[in-house]
Amino acid sequence: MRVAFLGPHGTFCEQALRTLTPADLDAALGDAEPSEHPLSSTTAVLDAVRRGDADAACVPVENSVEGGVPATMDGLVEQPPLVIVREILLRVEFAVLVRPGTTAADVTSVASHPHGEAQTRRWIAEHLPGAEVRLTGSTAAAAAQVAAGEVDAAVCAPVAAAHHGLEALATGVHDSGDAVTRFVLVRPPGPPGLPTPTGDDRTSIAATTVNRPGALLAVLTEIAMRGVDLTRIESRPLQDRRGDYWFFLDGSGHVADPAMGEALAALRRRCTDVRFLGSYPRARLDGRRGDAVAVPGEQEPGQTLKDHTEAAAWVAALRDGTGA
Ligand SMILES: O=C(O)C(=O)C[C@]1(C(=O)O)C=C[C@@H](O)C=C1
Repeated sequence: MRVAFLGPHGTFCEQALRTLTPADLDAALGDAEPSEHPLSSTTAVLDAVRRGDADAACVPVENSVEGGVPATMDGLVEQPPLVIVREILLRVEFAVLVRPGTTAADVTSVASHPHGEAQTRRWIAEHLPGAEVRLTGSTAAAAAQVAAGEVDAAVCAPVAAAHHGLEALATGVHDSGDAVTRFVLVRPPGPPGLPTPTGDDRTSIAATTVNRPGALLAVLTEIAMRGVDLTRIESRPLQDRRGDYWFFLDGSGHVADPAMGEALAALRRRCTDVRFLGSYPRARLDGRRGDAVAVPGEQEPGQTLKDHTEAAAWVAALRDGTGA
């Protein structure tokens, strides 16, 4: 199995993929030792899977400082569908890499991925004032440009130094500590099926609604009334319908859970279009949950997984004539 990722070698995306154990990869892809394919953009990575040139892809989806990655979000709702089978949280800390012998005074240009630049903007202004900032397709692409002599410095992952023969002018570079980027592993729907529910899962959905007062509120109400904890909402414009939006919704739970299944069915009825983007185990960071947990004790009565399962079993029994 071939896994495409944002390259060249030395990106945070590659590091994220490498954090997965053979057991993780086997559970997500049905292959413990896939081969890796670095490609030059997130769009190229997702296209490779859709064309069948790769079997799966690892792409960045959001950063705790800079927010969503537009190319990934736009790419996820394209057709044919892809589903997320795993999420990965990776702490992001940058190094400023240069050709050996370069000093800060020699640096007149600095390159990085837009998200890398956004997370180190203040540092660059303070330590490399006057340097021209150039944006690249990935942080490792910036390192490759430094190696090729096209730019003086790259803001990238420290591991890119070894890949591109560079040295660090500075390490531990960031404007706000504790930045985390969330990556997802995607593949076409079909065998080997969805990841098995773990009891601590996340489901991603993209939905469009008619433009009517309360339309989005109705969508959120369908989710809220089933006790599903919404963990993210973000919108992106629909490129061919100006004024309409995709709403990207992440919620706690698996589509196999009755509450999430009911919420999805309701959205299917209410929305102009709904895309199921996947149900997958919630990632952990340093062994702990990497995002906010719903405030305990605030759940409406009758909304636990047990309540939903019992109610669904009761209706099933009514339907097959064994219950009353
Ligand atoms: O360019 C890389 O190294 C990536 O993996 C992409 C990416 C991103 O899209 O946010 C990943 C982590 C960092 O936040 C900076 C860039």
